Amino acid sequence: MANLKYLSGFGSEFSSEDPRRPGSLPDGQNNPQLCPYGLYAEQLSGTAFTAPRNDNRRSWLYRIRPSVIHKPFRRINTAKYLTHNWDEQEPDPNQSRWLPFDLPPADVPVDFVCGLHTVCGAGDARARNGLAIHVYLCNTSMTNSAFYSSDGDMLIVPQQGVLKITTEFGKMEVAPNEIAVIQLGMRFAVHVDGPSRGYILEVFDGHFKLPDLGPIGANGLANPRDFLTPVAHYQEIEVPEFKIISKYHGALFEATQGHTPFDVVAWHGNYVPYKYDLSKFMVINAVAYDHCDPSIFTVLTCQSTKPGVAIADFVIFPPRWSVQEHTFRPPYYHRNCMSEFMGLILGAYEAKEGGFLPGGASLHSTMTPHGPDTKCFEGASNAILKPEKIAVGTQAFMFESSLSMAITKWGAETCQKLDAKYYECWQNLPKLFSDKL
Ligand SMILES: O=C(O)Cc1cc(O)ccc1O
Ligand SMILES: [Fe+2]
Repeated sequence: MANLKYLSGFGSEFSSEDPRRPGSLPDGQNNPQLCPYGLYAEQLSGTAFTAPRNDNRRSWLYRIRPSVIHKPFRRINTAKYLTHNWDEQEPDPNQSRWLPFDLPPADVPVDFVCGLHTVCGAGDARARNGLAIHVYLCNTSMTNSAFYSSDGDMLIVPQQGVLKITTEFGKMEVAPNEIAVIQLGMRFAVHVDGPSRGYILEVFDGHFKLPDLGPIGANGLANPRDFLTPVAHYQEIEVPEFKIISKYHGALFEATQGHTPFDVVAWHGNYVPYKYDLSKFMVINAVAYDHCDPSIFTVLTCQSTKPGVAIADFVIFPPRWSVQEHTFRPPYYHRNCMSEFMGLILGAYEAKEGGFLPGGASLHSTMTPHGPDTKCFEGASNAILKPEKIAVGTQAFMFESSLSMAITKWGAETCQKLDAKYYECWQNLPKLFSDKL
C-alpha cells in the first residue's frame, strides 16, 4: 500500500473518483436517472437529515452494487470478549492499571475483528449515549470480510504494527503514533503485517470534532490540514461468500454477499474516514508557571449535549519543552468528575516511569484520586528547573469521559493483566508537614 494518496482537511466537502473511471462522479446532482458507468448511487448519512448545517454529515457513494444486496444477518460469536455489558463485575472505584495486553500466540491466527476485547465503558448504544473502550490484539489480516460498527464511531490508536485499512472510501495506512477514525456505518477491512495491538475509543453518539481554540486563536493543536482522508479506489472482486460483519448493540452479526463492498468508484461528501499523525500536533503549554490542565492537549473531542462536556476527549502527552519556573512540573494530584483512561503508545509517561508500559493502560474513575508516584514526586519537588525537553520518544494518551465507566470481566479478570499492586506506588509518599513555612 506504499505511496497512498490522501485528501487533506477536516470536516471538508471532499470529492474523489478513481482515476481508472474518469467522470464517474455525477456532475451537478446526486441522483442522475442513470449514473455514469452504470454505477448505483447510495447515501451514507452520519447525522439526521435535519441536523444543523454545521453538524450535518453525509456522503454519496457511487458503487458497482448497492450495499443492500446481501443475505440476512445472523449472530456470530467470533469476538468472545467484545461486550456492552457493564454489569459483568461488581462496581470497583479503585485505581486500575494493566500490564501490556497479550498478543495472540503466533500459531493462533486472529484477525482485527476476532481480536476485539472490551476493557471498559458506559452507556447504551441503543439510547445513543455512551462509549466503549476496546483493545485489538491480532496477528492476521481480514480476508474476504469487512467490518462496521452500527453502534458508534471508532477512534483507533495503533500501538504495535502498521494497519493497512481498506475502506469504502479508499485505502489508508496507519502506523503507531498515528490514529484513524472510522465513523458509524463505514465498512472497512484491516490488513496487518504481523502481531498488532492498539486501543479503540468507540463513542455511541455524535462525531469527533476539533476542539474550539478560544483565545489560542485560529491555529494550533491539531491543525485541520493534517487530517488525511483516502481517495476513491474500487475493487471488482466476486467471491462465493464475502462476509459483512456488523457490530450492532454490542454484538456481532454476519451477512454474506457475492462481491466486495469496496466497490466504490467515486464519492463526495463530508462524512469520511480519516487519519492523523500525532507528531504533527502543535503543542501549547505553560511558559511561565504552573501545570496547565491536560485539555490543552486535546486532539479530538466528541461533545455531549452539555456545553463543554465531552462524551470523550482524545488527549495526547507529546514531546515538548517544560520551562515553568517555581513549579511542580509533572501532573498534579487530582480527583476528577470525569473518568480518565490512559494508554501508552511508546516510551514512558512522566508521572509514572515504571509499571505503566507501552501496550498497557490505566483507569482512574470518577473521583478516584490519582497523580504522580513517589519517585516522580520526590524527583520533581527537588529538580533544578532548567528548560527541559520532556516526553522525548514517548507518546501517552488519554480517553477522558464524562461518563463513569465500568470494567468488563475480561478487563478485570480474564486478561490477567490487572496490576493488583498499583496502589502501592503512592503509599510511600512522605509526610513533609512541618512547623517551618
Ligand atoms: O496523569 C494523569 O492521570 C492525567 C493528567 C495529566 C495532567 O497533565 C494533569 C492531570 C491529569 O489527571
Ligand atoms: Fe487526572
